[in-house]
Amino acid sequence: MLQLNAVNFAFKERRDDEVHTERSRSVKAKTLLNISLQIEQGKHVAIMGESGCGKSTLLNVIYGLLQAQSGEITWNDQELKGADYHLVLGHPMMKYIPQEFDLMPFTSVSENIGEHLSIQLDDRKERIESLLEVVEMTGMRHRKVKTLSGGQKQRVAIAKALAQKPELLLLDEPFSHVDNFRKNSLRRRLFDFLKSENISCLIATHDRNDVLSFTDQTIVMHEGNVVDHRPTKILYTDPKTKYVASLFDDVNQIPKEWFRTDGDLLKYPHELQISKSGLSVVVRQSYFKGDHFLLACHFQGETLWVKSNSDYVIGSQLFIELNT
Ligand SMILES: Nc1ncnc2c1ncn2[C@@H]1O[C@H](COP(=O)(O)OP(=O)(O)OP(=O)(O)O)[C@@H](O)[C@H]1O
Repeated sequence: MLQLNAVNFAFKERRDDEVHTERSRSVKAKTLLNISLQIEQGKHVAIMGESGCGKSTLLNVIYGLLQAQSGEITWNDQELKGADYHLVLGHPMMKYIPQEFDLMPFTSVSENIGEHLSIQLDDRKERIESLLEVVEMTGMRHRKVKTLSGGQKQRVAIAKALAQKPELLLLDEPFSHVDNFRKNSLRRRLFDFLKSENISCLIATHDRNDVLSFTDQTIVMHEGNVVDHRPTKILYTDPKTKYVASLFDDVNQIPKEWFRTDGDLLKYPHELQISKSGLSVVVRQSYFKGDHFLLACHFQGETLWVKSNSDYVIGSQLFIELNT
């Protein structure tokens, strides 16, 4: 089990390429604020949050690339000391695939995957082959890494990280370079593989498709804080704030008076429907989404996002009710 107790981290220096306001300065002064969390063996946990909220920094601190200023990180009750205590960064039971992955450009895909596997290992070849299958690169095993595309390199980096059977895998936007054509099957193969090997996984992502189908829990970060940490299905279906809901989809903030409900509501577009009665709205825009249309509707100066099976011309008047 991975455990963080009141971990704090602040960058000592600001990045030169950033424009700094008073607010961003004060946030920067404490990039990770009192982070406490637990991840059990074999669980897959997403870290979500707006850009700059501290997702990558948290992964870097857990992996030991950055030294927390205070707090404690343990793995199965053993303390994981940070960057200040290691000559070689990282921990043997953990692998990290950062956004900029680190591969040997002039050697083959197979050699990269097996880089840290002993030549004497009995099942070395089989292990490399099975990982080539996980990342769908069996046909490219002999290709030099420098000749690969960004997405292909990302897949090699994933296979390389898995080669030594880590107990914990840290992933930072792992499919950002992978094309949609392959992304879904790669996700399925990777997370199935991790479950079958009981490997815990912490994945920083902006993509709800990584989160909804493949993670047991989701951590939401905002300005260096963990603001929510619940089972993914519960967090998605019952978001506590607009910020959390917005990480998954467009969201409607509905005052209790509109549908005479007990309290104000947060509803995704599919939780509203076109009806014969209800709120009288005017269609301002219709966006084709493949299997449905997303309507931007106007009601009392607010925009309501509604999922619709049919397209409507701009200016159409409709009635909207809750899809219960
Ligand atoms: N090396 C650094 N030096 C100084 N500040 C940094 C450094 N790296 C990141 N930061 C700042 O720390 C904050 C958190 O950055 P981090 O990369 O963890 O965010 P993130 O949530 O992973 O963002 P994204 O989703 O865009 O990858 C940001 O304000 C960022 O500008």
